[in-house]
Amino acid sequence: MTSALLRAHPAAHPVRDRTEAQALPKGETRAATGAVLALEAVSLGFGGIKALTAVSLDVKAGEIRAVIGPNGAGKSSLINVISGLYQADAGEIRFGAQRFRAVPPQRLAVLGVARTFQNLALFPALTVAENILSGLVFQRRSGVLGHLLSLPAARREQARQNGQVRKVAERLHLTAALDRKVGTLPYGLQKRVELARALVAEPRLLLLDEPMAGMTATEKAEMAGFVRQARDASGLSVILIEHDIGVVMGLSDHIAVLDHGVKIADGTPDQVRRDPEVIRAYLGAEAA
Ligand SMILES: Nc1ncnc2c1ncn2[C@@H]1O[C@H](COP(=O)(O)OP(=O)(O)OP(=O)(O)O)[C@@H](O)[C@H]1O
Repeated sequence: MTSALLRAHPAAHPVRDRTEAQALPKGETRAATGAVLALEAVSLGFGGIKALTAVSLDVKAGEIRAVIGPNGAGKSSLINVISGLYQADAGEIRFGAQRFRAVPPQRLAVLGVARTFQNLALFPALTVAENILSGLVFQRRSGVLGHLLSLPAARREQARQNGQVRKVAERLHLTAALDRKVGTLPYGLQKRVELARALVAEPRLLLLDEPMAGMTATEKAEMAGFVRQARDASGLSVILIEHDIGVVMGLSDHIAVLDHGVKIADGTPDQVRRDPEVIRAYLGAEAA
């Protein structure tokens, strides 16, 4: 990644982490800027390890925001704090006007947040359709009994949800695979099923933890296209963690850079790749 950064822009124009809150008129809060998500000085430690140190970050509606950084920089920790898997030691996470220190994971769907995982988290023995449908489980109103007895309300709900599954499968070119068991699919297609499961509930914020890891160049380009298309179609916001710098530069509106748990830069792709501290962070990582 370093060489890609250096090749692109050897000149240096720093983009320091001036938190946008400082630029706001007096008395105005981040929530008032219309940010879908705002992190305020979030810190997280594991024993002596500081995974995140006072990280602030805004994600606006319709924005694709990448978080990059060398191995161990704190990227997954950040997503895990946002999605409630980890609890911040300090700071605040806001979804619109709702504030949390510890995000309740069971409320994520209600907050309009969906995620994919660094390592696939699908049900390999279930079909593609069933896996995608599992992304709607939190929207289910009819009880198990209603479904077992095939009551009219449960049947209507089932039909509506099947329609949602077919719609997202079509958008992600998965229609032909709907009845196949996920475990029998090539890896790149499984990653796409995971994206479909995250999108089926039409989230406002999508957290993508290395969605293109292990993919071929063609699969990455397709995946990037699907993410962009989803954003364009519904105006959802995306936080993207991805190691492929070419993908990140091409897909993101803004990029935050973490190094040893500290946000060292934040700006457009052009600004970030010219930042000397970013280049230093990657050179240091490579030299280590
Ligand atoms: N559950 C945990 N227990 C202990 N330490 C952890 C845990 N999760 C993360 N860490 C530590 O926190 C730091 C940040 O890790 P994290 O996985 O967030 O980095 P990352 O940027 O996602 O790395 P990578 O690119 O390698 O996935 C690392 O030092 C890591 O070892």
